[in-house]
Amino acid sequence: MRLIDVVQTSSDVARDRSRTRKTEVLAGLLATATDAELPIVVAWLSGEVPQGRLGVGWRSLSKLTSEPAAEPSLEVAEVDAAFGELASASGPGSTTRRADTLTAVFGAATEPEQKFLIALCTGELRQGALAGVMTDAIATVTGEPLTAVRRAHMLTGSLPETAALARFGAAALAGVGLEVGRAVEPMLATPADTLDAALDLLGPDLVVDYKLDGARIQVHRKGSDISVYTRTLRDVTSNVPDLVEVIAGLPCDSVILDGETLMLGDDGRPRSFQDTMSRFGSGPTAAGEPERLLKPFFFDCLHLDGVDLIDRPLSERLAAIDSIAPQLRIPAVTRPTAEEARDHFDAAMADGHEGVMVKSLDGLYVAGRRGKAWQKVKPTHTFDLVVLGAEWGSGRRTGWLSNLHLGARDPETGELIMVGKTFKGLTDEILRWQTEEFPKHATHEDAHTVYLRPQIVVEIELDGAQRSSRYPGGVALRFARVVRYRPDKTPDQADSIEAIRALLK
Ligand SMILES: Nc1ncnc2c1ncn2[C@@H]1O[C@H](COP(=O)(O)OP(=O)(O)OP(=O)(O)O)[C@@H](O)[C@H]1O
Repeated sequence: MRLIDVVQTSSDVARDRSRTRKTEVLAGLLATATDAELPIVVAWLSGEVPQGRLGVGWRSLSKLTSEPAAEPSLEVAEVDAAFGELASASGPGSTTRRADTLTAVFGAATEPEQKFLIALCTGELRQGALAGVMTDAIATVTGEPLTAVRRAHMLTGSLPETAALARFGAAALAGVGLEVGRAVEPMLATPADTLDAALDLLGPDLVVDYKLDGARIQVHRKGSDISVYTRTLRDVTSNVPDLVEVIAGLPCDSVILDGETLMLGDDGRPRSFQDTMSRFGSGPTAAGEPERLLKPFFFDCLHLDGVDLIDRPLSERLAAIDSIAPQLRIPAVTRPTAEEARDHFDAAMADGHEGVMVKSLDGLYVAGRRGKAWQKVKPTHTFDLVVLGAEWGSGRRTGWLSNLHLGARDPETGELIMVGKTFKGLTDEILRWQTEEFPKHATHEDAHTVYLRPQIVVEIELDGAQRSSRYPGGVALRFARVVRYRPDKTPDQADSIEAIRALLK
């Protein structure tokens, strides 16, 4: 397969607004890929390279001065081999070797091919939004059922691997199991309007957990091998030795636990979400900073000592936690009366948490999709939206990037539709951060506004929505204010325009 065919498909998919058309276009290309090309092409079209990191940034790319080739000639396999060299080059002379490899590939690329390769190398092509369309396309082109393809994707966390398995057929897809050490897409919840509504929907065999205001963690342990992943499946093990130590002390041989982690202040109340997230980025706590220690709380167990539990009911999965770490269970009440559930909710709020999660004890662990078995109950409704741009402030905010342009996800196409603006809720610290961070994500700017690639998710509180002829989705936010940034979320996990439209009713 030629690189130009991938480039053409990538731009067709980006341009087409219909999900069906996008799927057809992708499937059309995948059908012509050989077994070896398939995972590579799936990776590229999802904005990833199979090698993981190439260590090629804007700096090295901007030094390339090669004239584009007039005619396309590059083959997919050839470019993949060059990426392999870039990823593995190390030691003396590697800088020159890397530069030579880059120059050779870019020199042979036409202008659209060069643009595509730059976007791929810098991560600009990465768009989680495409994952749904890509699983559809893999199912279409291999003739395997969509549910089997999705399950394999959830368990492998990898679209290229899923594609390769699907090509081998049903047995290969079904043969994928949990693997301790390989992160699984986390299970998600559906928002409930009220606690009573959630209890009515799931009762009486349910558990009510605190919804802790921390960050999601998935912990894997096999013997003394321990890994800790975030909500987006980033491996942060080396930054959290405090968590690793707790896991190492558990009386078991192998386990996968799902939970939440946070820092607690002296008063036992949670410190801010930003504080917790900063630990994932900033590395191990220095000794003598006990207030920056992360505490884990677990609410699910996917595997224990050789037994996979994802297809077992929650009651059994909780029993598994209790058998090895009852002291680390998230505060919970099992089969409560309505009054006990209400008391638990009030206690969660009084302790400084977000609300509660109401879960069916019969529910299986269904990852990656928002299911009915987990209902989240919070006193205020918030939405996760994507920052599409920001306007330069005036008056006291002159020189700061302030008023945010907010987008909601179109579930059909994965694209983002602008639904409103806000400059409320922005502290000086956030303004400073925005002004420093946003230009790194900019696509272009005019006199008033810096426009961004859709990469940054922000949690917004609203009073409601109203019909609007000014905004492209026909709906606009009312009294939106910023709660916080959500570095643990990717744009494909943002709320949909349907969720905003539902507020009109
Ligand atoms: N007891 C709990 N059970 C499950 N998830 C919990 C619990 N306590 C806190 N959480 C957090 O809540 C999230 C589940 O809610 P949801 O599926 O709506 O994800 P979310 O969109 O990240 O939610 P939110 O924005 O409300 O944190 C989990 O990802 C986890 O980080």
